[in-house]
Amino acid sequence: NSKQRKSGKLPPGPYPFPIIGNILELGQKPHQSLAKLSKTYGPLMYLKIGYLETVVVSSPEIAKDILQKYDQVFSSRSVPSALISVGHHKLSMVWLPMENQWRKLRRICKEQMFTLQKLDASWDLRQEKLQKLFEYVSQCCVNSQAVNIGEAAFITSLNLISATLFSVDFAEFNSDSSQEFKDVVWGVMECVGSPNFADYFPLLKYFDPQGISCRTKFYFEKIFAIFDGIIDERLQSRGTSMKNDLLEALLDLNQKQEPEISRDDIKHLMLDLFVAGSDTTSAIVEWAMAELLQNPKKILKVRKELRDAVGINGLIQELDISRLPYLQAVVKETFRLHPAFPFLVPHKANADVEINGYVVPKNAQILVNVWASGRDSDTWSSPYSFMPERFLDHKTDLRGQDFELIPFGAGRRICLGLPLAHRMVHLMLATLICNFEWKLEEGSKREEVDMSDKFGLTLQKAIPLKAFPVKL
Ligand code: HEM
Repeated sequence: NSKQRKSGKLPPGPYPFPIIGNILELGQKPHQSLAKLSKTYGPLMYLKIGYLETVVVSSPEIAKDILQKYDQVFSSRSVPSALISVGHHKLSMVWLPMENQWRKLRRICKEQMFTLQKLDASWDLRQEKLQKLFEYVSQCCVNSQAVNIGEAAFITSLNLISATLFSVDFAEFNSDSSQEFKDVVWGVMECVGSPNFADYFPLLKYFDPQGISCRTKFYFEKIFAIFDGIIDERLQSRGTSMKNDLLEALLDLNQKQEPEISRDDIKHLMLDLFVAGSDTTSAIVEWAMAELLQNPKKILKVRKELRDAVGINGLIQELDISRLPYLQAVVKETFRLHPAFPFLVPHKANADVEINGYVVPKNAQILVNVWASGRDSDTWSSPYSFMPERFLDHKTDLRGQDFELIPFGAGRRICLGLPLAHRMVHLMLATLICNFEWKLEEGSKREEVDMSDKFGLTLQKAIPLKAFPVKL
């Protein structure tokens, strides 16, 4: 069904219905439906979702063209209308086009938070949060209580990020008072992740038929009120004590005679970091544990490696990660099968570009289906099996160099939080595995762990994983 345009032939794709285009083809799990369609139409596919021109990429070779060879053209974003309605696209590093403001925010954030030195310097803040996770799981052992792994990992992720950002804990295990912040972050994620008709039919954005823009406004106001409170408090206490966190560094830049960053920039940046960093990290931890609970030999292998490296009851340090090849392989294998963002964060074409003999049209949204390439039998042997061993021999890297495995994206828009995420995922898994054995609920067989997923802003387990820890 390739159509001809003035600038060339569009990539092949299913025939679009008038007005609705191919919207019906997407279903509840677009990553899976589009992976299936790409078997028919190829790794570069064109669809119309309502009026939104969409190009789906499902092979490492074409992903490399999009994210590396032509990344200048494809590094803008297709912004959800809910975020436009609250003006987030004008200030947010995640959604700004690749222009000066985006460069500035990315540079500041990288320099102030994600360099090796900065991350090493803030390690003690994170260590404390891992200790809390350890204590919570130990308490569940004593009470013979099941742990909701995704929930525990989400609380820990929120706290790891809030510690690095503001030296504050936002969420507590077993506490209702911390529910509000969690709910607000979930609320924002739900608004951004829900399919919104206003994105596909431009006229509808004036009517907000699903109320998504209205809910987004509500959650943005709530979260910004929380951030305002934290910023005001910090401004007051700055004279007497200095903190070693991102907020302190950003306020230094804000208080200069010619401020490098505004208070609004700071609030939108904080929001981006929470939304981009919390749910993604906890989802991977939950998927990894779900895979390992079905593979007792593999979880034993991880535990042995950990205990050989850090000793019984030793708390793992960030520097230990490089000495844990099997744990690293488990994390890579989890990213291959369960990428947190199955389409990355949608990119957008700034101009017509010819790829593989087809034209990718200007303004099309680009979905790089990393979920599909992770399960492609042309690239991976036994693609549906969880086999961390495959990563022990060849050194596939997660950092955007090896296009068959790019859960963090690649090129200029690669995940800015990758160095922190990498540490967080390994450390949380190590904390859960090193000192605890895990049992499923009475009567559940390990091969019956439900592995179905739920599409949203991130790819979550449809049924949360609950398991009983036993202290070793
Ligand atoms: C397992 C955890 C994570 C995964 C899988 C992940 C994945 C991604 C992906 C796929 C992108 C989009 C790349 C693209 O557009 O091609 C992204 C962007 C981003 N991520 Fe992450 N991320 C994770 C954790 C984090 C953390 C912990 C932070 C910070 C606290 C973070 C901050 C960001 C930011 C700021 C961007 C936007 C970059 C830009 O548009 O310039 N991420 N992430």
